Amino acid sequence: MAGGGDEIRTPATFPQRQKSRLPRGSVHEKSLEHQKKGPSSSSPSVNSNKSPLQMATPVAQPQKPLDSPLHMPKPVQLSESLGSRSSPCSSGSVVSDSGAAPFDICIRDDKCSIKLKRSLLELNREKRREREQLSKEVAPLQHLRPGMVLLKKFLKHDDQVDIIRRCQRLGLSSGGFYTPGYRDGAKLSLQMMCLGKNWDPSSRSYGDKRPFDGAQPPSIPEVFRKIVKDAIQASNEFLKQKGRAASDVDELPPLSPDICLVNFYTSGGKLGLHQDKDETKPSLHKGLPVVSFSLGDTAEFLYGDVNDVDKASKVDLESGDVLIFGGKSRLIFHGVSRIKPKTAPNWLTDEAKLRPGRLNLTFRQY
Ligand SMILES: O=C(O)CCC(=O)C(=O)O
Ligand SMILES: [Fe+2]
Repeated sequence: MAGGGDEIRTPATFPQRQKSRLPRGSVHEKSLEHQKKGPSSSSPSVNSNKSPLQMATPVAQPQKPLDSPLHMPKPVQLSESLGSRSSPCSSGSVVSDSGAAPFDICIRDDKCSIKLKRSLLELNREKRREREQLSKEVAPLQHLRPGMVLLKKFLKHDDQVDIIRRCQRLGLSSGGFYTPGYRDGAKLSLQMMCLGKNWDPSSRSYGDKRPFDGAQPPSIPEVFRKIVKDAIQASNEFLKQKGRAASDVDELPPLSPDICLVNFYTSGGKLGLHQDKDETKPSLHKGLPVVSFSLGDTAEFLYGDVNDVDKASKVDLESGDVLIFGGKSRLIFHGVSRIKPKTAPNWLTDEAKLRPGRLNLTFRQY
C-alpha cells in the first residue's frame, strides 16, 4: 500500500477508542493528468501560481445565487432528482439562509425505493466482519514517512455516522457547501465548506467570512476536535514505541485546530497535487499537523516530496481512516487521483445515507 513507509502489524494502540467500537476514522478537484510533472500546487496552496483547488484562479459559486445569472445554481448530479432538502439525515429543518438550494451530501430515503433495507442484524454482522478483517489483515497504525501516520479505521462506526450527519446539517445552512469554480469557467467537481475560518480558493488566503456571499463559516464541532486530539495522541504513542527502535521517528506537535475544510468528492472527483501552505508561518514552521478524516468511498491518495504524480507514493484512504501529516511531512505534495466507486461500507450508506462519493475533512491550525 503505502509507498515509502513501513507498516507495523501489531494490534495497536488506539487508546480506548478502538475498544468500544472500531478504531476510529472538499473538495477540490481537477484532472491530475494536467499535473504530470506540471507546476501545480494547491489547496491551501503553494509555490505555483495556481490555486489550491488547482490551476486556474477559482471563483466561488454559491450553490444558489445571489442575483447574477453567473450565480445560477450549479446542477448537482443526483441532488435535484433525489430531493436535496428532505434527507432523513436531517434532524429538523435545515434551510439555507440565502434561500438557496444547498448541496445535500446525503440522499433521502426514497419511499418508492425498491431497495430493501438491511436488517439490524445484517448491519451488525457487516460491522463485525469489518472489524475482524481489519484486525487480521491491516496494521492499524502505519508510519508512512517521517511525520506522516495513517490510522486505519480510527473513526468509530457511530462517529462516522455522526460526522456525516453534522456535515450534512452544516452543509445545508449558511456558510455551507458550495461549488468552487474557476475564473476561466472550469468547474471543480466537488463541494466545499469551511469551518472555523474561511479559506478562499481564489486568493488562497484565510478570512472570517466568505467573500462571495459574506457568510461566516460555522464553528468546528467540539466532538470533531476531540477526535483530532485522540488521533494525534494515538499517533504519538505509536511513534514513541517506534522511536525506541529507530532514530528518525519524530513525535507530532499538538494541534489546536481552528480551520476545517470539508470536501465532498463525487465519484469522478479528484484533487491535484498541492501543498497545504496557506496557514501562518509559525504554524508551518512548527510543523503543526494536518489531520484528515475520510468517510464514504475509498480515495486513492498520492503524496511525495515533489510535484510529480509519477514520483508520488500512493495509499488508499478508506472510510474511517485518519491520515496525519505534520513535522517533516507538513509540506508534502499530496492529492487524490481517484475515488473508487461503491467502496463505502454498506452499513454506512444505510445508516448515514451518504450519497455516492467521499467526504473528507482536513483540520489545521492557522
Ligand atoms: O481529500 C483528501 O484526502 C485531501 C484533501 C486536501 O488535501 C485538502 O483539502 O487540502
Ligand atoms: Fe491538501
